[in-house]
Amino acid sequence: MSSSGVSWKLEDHPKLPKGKTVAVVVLDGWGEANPDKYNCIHVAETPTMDSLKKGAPEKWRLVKAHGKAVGLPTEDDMGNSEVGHNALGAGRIYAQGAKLVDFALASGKIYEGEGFKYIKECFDKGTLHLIGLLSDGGVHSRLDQLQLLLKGASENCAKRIRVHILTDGRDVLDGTSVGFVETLENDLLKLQEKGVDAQIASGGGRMYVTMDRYENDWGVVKRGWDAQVLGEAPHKFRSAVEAVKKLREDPNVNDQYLPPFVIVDESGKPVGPILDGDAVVTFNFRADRMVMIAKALEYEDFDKFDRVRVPKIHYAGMLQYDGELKLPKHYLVDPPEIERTSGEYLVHNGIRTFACSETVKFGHVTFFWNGNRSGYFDASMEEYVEIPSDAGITFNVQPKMKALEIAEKARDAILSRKFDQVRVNLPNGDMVGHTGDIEATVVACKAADEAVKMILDAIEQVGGIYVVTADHGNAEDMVKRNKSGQPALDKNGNIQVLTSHTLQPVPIAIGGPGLMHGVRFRSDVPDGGLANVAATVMNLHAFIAPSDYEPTLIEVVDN
Ligand SMILES: O=C(O)[C@@H](CO)OP(=O)(O)O
Ligand SMILES: [Mn+2]
Ligand SMILES: [Mn+2]
Repeated sequence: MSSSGVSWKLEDHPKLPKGKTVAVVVLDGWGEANPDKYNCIHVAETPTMDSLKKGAPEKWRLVKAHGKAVGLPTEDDMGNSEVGHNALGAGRIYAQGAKLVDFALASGKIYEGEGFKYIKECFDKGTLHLIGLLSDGGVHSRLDQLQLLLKGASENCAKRIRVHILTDGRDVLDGTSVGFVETLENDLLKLQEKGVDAQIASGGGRMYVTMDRYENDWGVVKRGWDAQVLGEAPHKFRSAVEAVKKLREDPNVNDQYLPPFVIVDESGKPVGPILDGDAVVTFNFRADRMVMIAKALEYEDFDKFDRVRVPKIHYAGMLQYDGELKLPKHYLVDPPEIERTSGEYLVHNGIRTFACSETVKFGHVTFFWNGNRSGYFDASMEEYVEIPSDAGITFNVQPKMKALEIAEKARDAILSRKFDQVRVNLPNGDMVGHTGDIEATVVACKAADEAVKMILDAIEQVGGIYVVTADHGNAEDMVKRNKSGQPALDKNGNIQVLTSHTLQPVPIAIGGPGLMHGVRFRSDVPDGGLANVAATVMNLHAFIAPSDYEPTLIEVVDN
């Protein structure tokens, strides 16, 4: 037992040998779907992934990556990187933010918690500001949760409420922002009828305003700060519906990239800057794209951009977004307590780990993998390398992204023999898939496949083992479909491009010269999901996973 009371020592696997280098490759947004022209993985040349598939069923299979298998409320919830990497790294299924917030709202417990009491202290004299993603995507936030929170806050005596919206188009179809804003305005109108002064105060597209992640581009957060806090933006409108409709008329603008706007009153004054004495809640439950704004709202010492004016506020996150940084200090709902992750166990058992991706996915293979925890478990055993992503572009312009650079770093780490586990995330299928640019996504998938090849070649050279898998679907289906699986046409008879993730399962493949003869996928875990991968990887490092981990996907047969 260690001082934390956890017994970190893993039992040795009775059959598998120690000392093999294991490459763990996560293809972001790479699901398995029917081969048709909207399946960019099928259309792309992907000889490496195709050859791995030939190993089915013993060396290649599918695993679940959406819904309950990754701790989401329902089977209609698509997978995403946070829940996917959490499951991959933690080896167990945790009720995730979406579900925890649902519980807290349904039971009313959210209003009894410390976080809500803290913001409530401002309701008498100040304004309650709600900042977050406005859609029913369920990846970062959900409209129905915002609606319940608005109702609950007003019942708890919030007299003045301002909502700062971020339009989506990434977890939901592009163009749906208009409908979501109409719905919200309608709700706010009803609150106004009850005597609550409630309005939308500002807005902007999620990828251009506020929701950057992993410090890729602070300019994004600054644009949000200017609109939300200072009440300053290049575009001013009297209503948010008008704002979104008008700004979308520019052919270069979509929901994800809507420019920032503020709502002004008849005299041209912004209706809802954030002022001293106000309360602020960021209502997204998902962490990665809230950490930067949380820092801007909470940190006294802050030098990422000039905040100009720093209001004295009571700020709470929907959840605490970073357990290690305790950020933010106040939050409405306790986050899932993801402990004893595979990364922490393996480090305690002498496994030297290298992890790498480019900025936009760097936290996925580190922060999410380690249970929403930043930093190293043991800096002497781990090395995390971040390759700077291109900033300020949409990735259909550079669909190869940094796949090659990531693969080169992984290759060098493998060949150096300084690491037992070399883990990467290859972002292409996902990041380019989200742009809805089908041609570019095909290029992206090819680039990811080439990166996989480079890593497998290095594993070949050192006699190692590889595990290649993905965190959820995206690039394998780029069109909205009707119930029978055919492309759903809009009223003009056009297909609707799907920018979001999917409900598809993802592949997992094992192999390499170090994989002992007789190791194969078991046939008795047909419903296996991403959470079963951690025990599998522990086995490949010649350990048995803790008994509360989801079962391993592999067995060793004597032949
Ligand atoms: O970009 C993101 O924030 C999400 C989609 O909302 O994608 P991923 O889960 O793959 O990071
Ligand atoms: Mn992902
Ligand atoms: Mn994604």
